[in-house]
Amino acid sequence: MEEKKTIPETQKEEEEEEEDWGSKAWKLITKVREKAPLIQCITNYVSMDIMANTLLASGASPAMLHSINEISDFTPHVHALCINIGTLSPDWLPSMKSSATLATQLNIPWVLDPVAVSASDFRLKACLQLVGLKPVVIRGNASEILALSTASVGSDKLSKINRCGRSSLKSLAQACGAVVAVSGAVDIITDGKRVVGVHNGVPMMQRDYATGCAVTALIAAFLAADPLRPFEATASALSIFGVAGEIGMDLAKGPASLRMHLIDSLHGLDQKSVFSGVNITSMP
Ligand SMILES: Nc1ncnc2c1ncn2[C@@H]1O[C@H](COP(=O)(O)OP(=O)(O)O)[C@@H](O)[C@H]1O
Ligand SMILES: Cc1ncsc1CCOP(=O)(O)O
Ligand SMILES: [Mg+2]
Repeated sequence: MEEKKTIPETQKEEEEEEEDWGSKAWKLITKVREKAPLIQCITNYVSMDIMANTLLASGASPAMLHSINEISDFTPHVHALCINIGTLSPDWLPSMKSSATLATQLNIPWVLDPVAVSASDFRLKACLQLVGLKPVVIRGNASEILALSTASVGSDKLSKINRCGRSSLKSLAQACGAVVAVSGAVDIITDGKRVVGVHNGVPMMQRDYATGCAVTALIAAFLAADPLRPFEATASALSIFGVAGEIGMDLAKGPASLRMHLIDSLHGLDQKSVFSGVNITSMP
């Protein structure tokens, strides 16, 4: 007869928590599909199409609306807001600030994508002003989050060996009062206390422009579904997007067809694929 092994309590709890992410993510995507939240995106010219299609495929309702003349009428009615500085210009910045200010005042969750934040002084200053307007989530790639960390927390305060490591990420999240997500082969998400890694997605997603922008918009949709749990919403959105990328990759021939199949997979995602695909682990 096989010997029965006993699992220590703490390990059991960790395993249960990790197992539970599949149902958390499924509940959130189901809620997005049921609620069809209205997501305002003030974004760049490159990402508008994939962002709108990603939102629509997830069940959300996208609105790419950025004129300063419309912000005060429109932003109060949205369920979440996504601000992306990819093709920032002086005439769009006031709209971003005005929309972010209104969202924060009205408790509408909003997410910031600091695209190429270190490309210019103008962009960095604008981004820091937007961070000051209290995004609920900041999602960028490693170089963008490192640049923000250095500018917000101060390079002297960051460990030289661990400049974009977990402790500096936690410091950034605490300094900004936001959930911070760094995307990559493994996405790292922290709320300043907890840290999780999302092990989904495929490397080909990096060969497509604006996949990062698209997943930031999906985070906004998940925030709309569960505004009180931004950490869970962010990790789940990144994981669901990654699972859609994995399924899409099985049918894709390259970056262009991956784009199409990822969106199709997101649209058709079922409970079985979510439960078996979501791979989120706690990190020390
Ligand atoms: N090497 C990789 N393996 C798996 N998924 C990846 C990889 N690189 C990026 N991704 C995924 O691609 C999406 C965009 O991330 P990233 O390329 O880091 O953003 P950005 O486009 O803003 O630079 C995220 O969902 C991320 O998880
Ligand atoms: C190429 C480019 N130029 C300005 S914004 C943009 C898209 C960036 O998209 P992502 O950050 O998702 O790769
Ligand atoms: Mg990006």
